[in-house]
Amino acid sequence: MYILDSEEIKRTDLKTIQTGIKEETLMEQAAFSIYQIIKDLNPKKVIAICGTGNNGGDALATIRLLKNFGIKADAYLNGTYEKCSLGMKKQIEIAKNYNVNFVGIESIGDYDIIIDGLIGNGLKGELREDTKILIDKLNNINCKKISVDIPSGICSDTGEIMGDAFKADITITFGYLKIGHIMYPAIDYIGNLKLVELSFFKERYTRKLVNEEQVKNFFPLRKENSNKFTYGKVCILAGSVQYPGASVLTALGAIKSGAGMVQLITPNRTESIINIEPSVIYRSLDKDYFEKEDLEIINKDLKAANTIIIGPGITKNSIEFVNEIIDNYTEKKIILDADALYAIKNKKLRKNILITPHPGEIKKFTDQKIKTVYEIEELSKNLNCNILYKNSTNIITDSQNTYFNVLGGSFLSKGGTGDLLSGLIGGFSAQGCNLMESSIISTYILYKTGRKLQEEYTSNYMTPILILNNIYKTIKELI
Ligand SMILES: NC(=O)C1=CN([C@@H]2O[C@H](COP(=O)(O)OP(=O)(O)OC[C@H]3O[C@@H](n4cnc5c(N)ncnc54)[C@H](OP(=O)(O)O)[C@@H]3O)[C@@H](O)[C@H]2O)[C@@H](O)CC1
Ligand SMILES: [K+]
Repeated sequence: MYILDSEEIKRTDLKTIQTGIKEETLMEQAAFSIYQIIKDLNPKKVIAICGTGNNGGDALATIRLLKNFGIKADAYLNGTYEKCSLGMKKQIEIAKNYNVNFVGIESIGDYDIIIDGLIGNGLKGELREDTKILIDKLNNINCKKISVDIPSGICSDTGEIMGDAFKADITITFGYLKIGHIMYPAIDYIGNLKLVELSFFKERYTRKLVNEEQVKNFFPLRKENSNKFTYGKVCILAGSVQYPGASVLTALGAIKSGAGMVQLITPNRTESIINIEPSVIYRSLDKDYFEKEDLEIINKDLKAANTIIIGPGITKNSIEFVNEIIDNYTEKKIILDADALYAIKNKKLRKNILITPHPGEIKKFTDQKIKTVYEIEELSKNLNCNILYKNSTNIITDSQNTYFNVLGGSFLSKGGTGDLLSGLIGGFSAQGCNLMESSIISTYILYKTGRKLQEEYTSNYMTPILILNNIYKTIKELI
């Protein structure tokens, strides 16, 4: 499923109109879908709060349909006729022919459903003060609230709240989801999100939502006629005296994803991995942290792998070591996680490298303010690598194509989940997936499993091991 931004939706609108489908046809389709959803709520009395743009037009056309089908429905126009868009002006004319009543501001509390048609895709900058006051007033009315397209006050491109926003129970959007629908803080304002189709001209876009269908397409299937070499080798460089557990989780993630061989090399002693999972090839360097000169000792191990994971639990002491790995193993797929990210400051990377920062880790390697999908795509372009940005909504990008994973939740907010994730990614990469595909599959499996477990165990009780022990259930649904 494609995710569009405000410019792309405007282009789609224009393209559709150029094919011969009129703007008012699209508006009528939008309104009819909203009408059907509202009718099923058995409303007594509905009001649309209409702005002067086409978002107001959708809302007003809905009111006219409700009234025409026998439901009490009025409108409030926040502005003057002269200020209205052409589409909205047409709707006002039609509404008059259907005797739609335009009420004053004093009446807006008398309804059991409010339709928010104030501002949609056309929001520009921060809300004006008078609009903020109106939205605050609407939010304080106790009734069911429905937003047309996107709650007024939310930026379609980022999901930011531009001063204040209408708090909807249901948001009905058209044709495609927009970035603002799937990002926090907007998600807290959107309520139940409903996507309805319009006669939009369909095209390809660069941003997509991660869903089961997508993951099935990328998932590496296993052949009966195969051996351990068929599924690749991951070499994991992780852990330190300070963080001995991280490396265990990464190794377990890699092995349980299906990699043919998993080697774990730690500076410290973490022999316990052998008791937990004896199939992991384990090597300790018997020291506190990795150093540059260790490369000579482990060179053969690294050469034998097709994917290297470096970072979980390594601490800042190993920056030089990480740099050497990046510079010397250019033909390997490399996943740079956790403290390995300190090494990439001012570095140009490669297309076969993935970095996996969460918001707090961005400052390990750049002073730039990174928040929006555009900034993350730009970062990916500048660094010349793949990025998995681990926020509440995950963003996975190679700068050309971007995927959003919205399955995350508070069940992930625990130390160790990231270590497990990097192991899964490395494991799928070893099996032949590219780093984008590996990130998409791994985040999907991890989050979907956690989400299902949460219902039984609660988010408090969740641990990376509990999720890991259940990922097979999600994998079974994919193969
Ligand atoms: N795209 C499509 O294919 C289709 C689109 N459709 C619909 O059209 C919608 C887009 O319509 P649009 O472009 O006319 O803009 P829209 O969202 O009504 O916003 C304009 C209003 O916002 C106001 N406003 C803006 N900034 C503000 C601020 N900072 N603070 C305060 N106010 C601010 C602005 O006021 P102004 O600044 O002009 O005074 C004006 O009143 C889209 O969301 C969907 O619902 C459907 O019909 C189906 C097909
Ligand atoms: K709206």
